[in-house]
Amino acid sequence: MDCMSLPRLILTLGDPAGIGPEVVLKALVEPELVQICQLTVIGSRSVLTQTHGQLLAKNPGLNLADPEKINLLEVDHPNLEEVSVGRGDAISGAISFAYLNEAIARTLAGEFAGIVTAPIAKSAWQAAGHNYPGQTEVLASRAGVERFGMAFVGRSPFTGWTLRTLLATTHIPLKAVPLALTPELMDSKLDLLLTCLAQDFGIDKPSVAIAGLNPHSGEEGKLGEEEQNWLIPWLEQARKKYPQAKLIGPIPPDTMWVSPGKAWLTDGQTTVSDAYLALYHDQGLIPVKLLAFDQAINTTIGLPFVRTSPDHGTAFDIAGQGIARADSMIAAIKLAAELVEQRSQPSANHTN
Ligand SMILES: NC(=O)c1ccc[n+]([C@@H]2O[C@H](COP(=O)([O-])OP(=O)(O)OC[C@H]3O[C@@H](n4cnc5c(N)ncnc54)[C@H](O)[C@@H]3O)[C@@H](O)[C@H]2O)c1
Ligand SMILES: N[C@H](C(=O)O)[C@H](O)COP(=O)(O)O
Repeated sequence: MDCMSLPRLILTLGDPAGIGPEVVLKALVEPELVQICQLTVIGSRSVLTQTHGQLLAKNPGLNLADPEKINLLEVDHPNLEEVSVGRGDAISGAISFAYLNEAIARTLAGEFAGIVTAPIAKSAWQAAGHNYPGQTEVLASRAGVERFGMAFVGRSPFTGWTLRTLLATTHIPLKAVPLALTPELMDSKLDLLLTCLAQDFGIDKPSVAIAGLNPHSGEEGKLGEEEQNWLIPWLEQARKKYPQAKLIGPIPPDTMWVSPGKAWLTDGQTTVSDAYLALYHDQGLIPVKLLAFDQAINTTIGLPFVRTSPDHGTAFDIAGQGIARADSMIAAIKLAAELVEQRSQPSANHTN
């Protein structure tokens, strides 16, 4: 394929005090990337140069991209020199917010088909006065969409099986979860998930496993009432509304992850679903990160453009040491390129 027709992606550096610049420098030496996308980094060359020097001083021989040769859109910031590696604060938060902001503006203007984001720290954003719970919510707000979802996708390096998990609720306190969960919200998330499975993965007739909220899915109302009060009735309606999908649930939230765990780790016989709908952040992300921390990709669904991100955070505890793994960042770039390609083609049936 002519390289000018490859998907155009923009890659943010994330929080300059975290491992974002390091995983970007490590990812950019992955030879396959130039064959699948046209990548532009957005951030500060001085951050990349400083990270490059610091990492090589500690780890001579580390394979890193040359900061001077990286295709970069410079975002200037007056406080760049005050960034302290390993400490996220108002300065690093303001800078990472500026990177994302510019990436979104250029993508909405049509310069790029997708955004890949390195991690930011929500607390640093708050310190800088940007009161968003995460990048997902900024992307949705700037794109003007009310219906969006946080989905995690990972392909097992052991079996090749793909785990897809959508979170019904995301960055809210645990005590707010039961109040936020409603049949309307579930309708919206399921609809988004089915659209994503068809559009992005070519799965038109998916099976979807849906978790319960309470231990043992409420044990017939003895351990919680949400399942009986609305989740089971909603599922019955959803089965009529989406006859093309096999909707399984509500599944007790602990055992829901046994089959995906087996499918991830061994090729043995197990019945799995095309996607898993978890009701809250850690119900979905504990199994995802336990199984797939270095492989999983966070993707925002429902946006008018592709967005992916590694599944890890800023890891301030290891920033500047040279030990951060770039596998999830590489996977995020590859998935973004695949999704851009997939969305430009007619849907095809897909076998997981
Ligand atoms: N997409 C994102 O922007 C994103 C995602 C998750 C967390 N965060 C943010 O990151 C900050 C830190 O979050 P956290 O500590 O819960 O999670 P984290 O993922 O940053 O770190 C968890 C643990 O995993 C290790 N780790 C993380 N990434 C690694 C990598 N690539 N290679 C090797 N080890 C790695 C860290 O050293 C740490 O021990 C928080 O502010 C959180 O909100 C951002
Ligand atoms: N909830 C995600 C996770 O735990 O990996 C992550 O924090 C998402 O962050 P963004 O919305 O900033 O991508």
